[in-house]
Amino acid sequence: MSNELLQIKNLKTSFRIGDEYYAAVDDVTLTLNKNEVLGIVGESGSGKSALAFSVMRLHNRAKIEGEIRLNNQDIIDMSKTKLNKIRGDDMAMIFQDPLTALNPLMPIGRQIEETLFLHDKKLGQRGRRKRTIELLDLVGIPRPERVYEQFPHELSGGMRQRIIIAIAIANNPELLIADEPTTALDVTIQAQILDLIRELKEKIHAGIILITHDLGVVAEMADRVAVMYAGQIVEIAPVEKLFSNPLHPYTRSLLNSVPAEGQDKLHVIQGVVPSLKNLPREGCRFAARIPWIDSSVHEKHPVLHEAKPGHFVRCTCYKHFYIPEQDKEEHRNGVS
Ligand SMILES: Nc1ncnc2c1ncn2[C@@H]1O[C@H](COP(=O)(O)OP(=O)(O)OP(=O)(O)O)[C@@H](O)[C@H]1O
Repeated sequence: MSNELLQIKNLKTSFRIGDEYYAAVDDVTLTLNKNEVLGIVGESGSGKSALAFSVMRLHNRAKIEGEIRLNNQDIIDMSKTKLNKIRGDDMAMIFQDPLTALNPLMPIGRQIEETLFLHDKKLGQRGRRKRTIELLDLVGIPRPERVYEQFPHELSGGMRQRIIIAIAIANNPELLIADEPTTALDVTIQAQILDLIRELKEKIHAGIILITHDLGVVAEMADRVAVMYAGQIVEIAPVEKLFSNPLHPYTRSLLNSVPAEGQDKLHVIQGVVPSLKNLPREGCRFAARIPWIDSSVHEKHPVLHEAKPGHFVRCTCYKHFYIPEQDKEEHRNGVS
């Protein structure tokens, strides 16, 4: 039996700006295995959330092309009714901001019970309450009976995020997508929530996509990592390979404290991901940010190559990447 839970092939998600569609996710192909944590990293605007929302089919007006299959079921052409059933049942998402994701006027217990009811009509009221208390307990809520009666505003940010996680895992989804699950929280609470997600992986055996800016989080949590730049995956590899031997210039700039082989100075690459309308669509999308690299070393139509077993990188420019002497000098002088 295949271990693959999610298959994404040549995914293109485009948004309409004026009269034209612009792809925020452009030709993304990846798989997620059962019980695997795939980290997705990249700067703001690289398309991470657009990718996650495509998998959940949460975009209102985007054009989605390509293939997304969850347990071999086609998500892109799925009817709304079927989608509503598998969202929550088979796949669920933990959002960035726990306050906006909860109903401020409904007690916590009822919010969890509603999710249970939507997906299992046979479970009676008593069963739902019992399961809700179990879930609150599972996500580390102290005195769950009390919290069951409380409203979101009565809880701290960390506790609210635990409630969101309880709702997401209520029906034992096989796929859990966590989109910057700790961004809105302070550092100590962040660590607790990440510990919780890690524990849950063992307990519920879900495949998890973890979207984050934070490479430290990925290093700790992920089995594999996909690095996104300008709507595309530029590198994907098992976590230890990505950190010990990053290939793509963008990955190396993200990790910027990791010098390339044979180089002993650190480097910070300047600039930002261009806006959606202004994304480069031809050739290597990262070329403009490494202008000192000879343009002839970029592929005309870069694709992901398997550089080492299980380690894929887009565009062969990584073979020619180096850090200019002048930048090393600047770094030495404390200018970045
Ligand atoms: N509904 C939309 N309509 C138009 N453009 C959009 C829409 N949603 C996202 N975009 C654009 O698509 C690009 C990718 O956005 P996305 O939110 O996926 O990036 P991200 O990597 O998740 O960033 P962040 O880390 O800030 O959440 C950005 O340029 C963004 O402005």
